[in-house]
Amino acid sequence: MKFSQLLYDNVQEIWEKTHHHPFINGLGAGNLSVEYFIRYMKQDYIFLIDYAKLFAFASAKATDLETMGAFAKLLNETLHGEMELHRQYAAKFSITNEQLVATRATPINLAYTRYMLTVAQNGSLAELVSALLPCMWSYWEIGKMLVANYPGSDEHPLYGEWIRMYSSEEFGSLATWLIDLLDKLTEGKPKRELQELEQHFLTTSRYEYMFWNMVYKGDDWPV
Ligand SMILES: Cc1ncc(CN)c(N)n1
Repeated sequence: MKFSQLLYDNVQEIWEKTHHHPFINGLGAGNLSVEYFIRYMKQDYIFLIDYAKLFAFASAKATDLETMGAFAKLLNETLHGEMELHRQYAAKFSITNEQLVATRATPINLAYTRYMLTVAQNGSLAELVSALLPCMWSYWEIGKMLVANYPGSDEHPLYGEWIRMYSSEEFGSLATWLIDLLDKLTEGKPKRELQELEQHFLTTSRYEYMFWNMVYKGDDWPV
């Protein structure tokens, strides 16, 4: 069995629960409160700043030019593709770029990004990829699930663009590239090392769920 399949099996329950979360269902049904979506978009924008840095770390840790370039491309895609989507949404709600970057991270957002940045700074490339893979892979699964289970959701006047981005072939091919890379990086690795990678993948899958739940509930600093 491929290592990525084992990772996928380990988190099935968490990802399934995510697919049934009211925030995700609201996106698919098109009846998600705009207030909740704005909250998500602002938190996600600052999340993506740190997420982009992970690709810079990965590029520096890569041992061949092709992998180095692929991570540099992902960094560029995040800054100018994914974050541009957020900037366009923000403009619709009259939120400026300055206001977007000035968003204060909630405890869960901060904990999630600090976790990944710590792994990025101190761990191997395989550790880094296993920590960040749920970000890409779980979003692609959500995008595909929404298109399959909510026909026409990708045409919704507000949420359609979000759904089109994350269900797209382009996004899927980036996720697939990362999955394949992790399978290559883990070939022949000892069990003890693989267990650490499993733990990273599980932890960030949990954080992904917590992020959706946080923006739905409006969890923030208590004081
Ligand atoms: C929290 C989160 N995780 C993942 C993604 C997809 N890059 C995202 N935009 N935001």
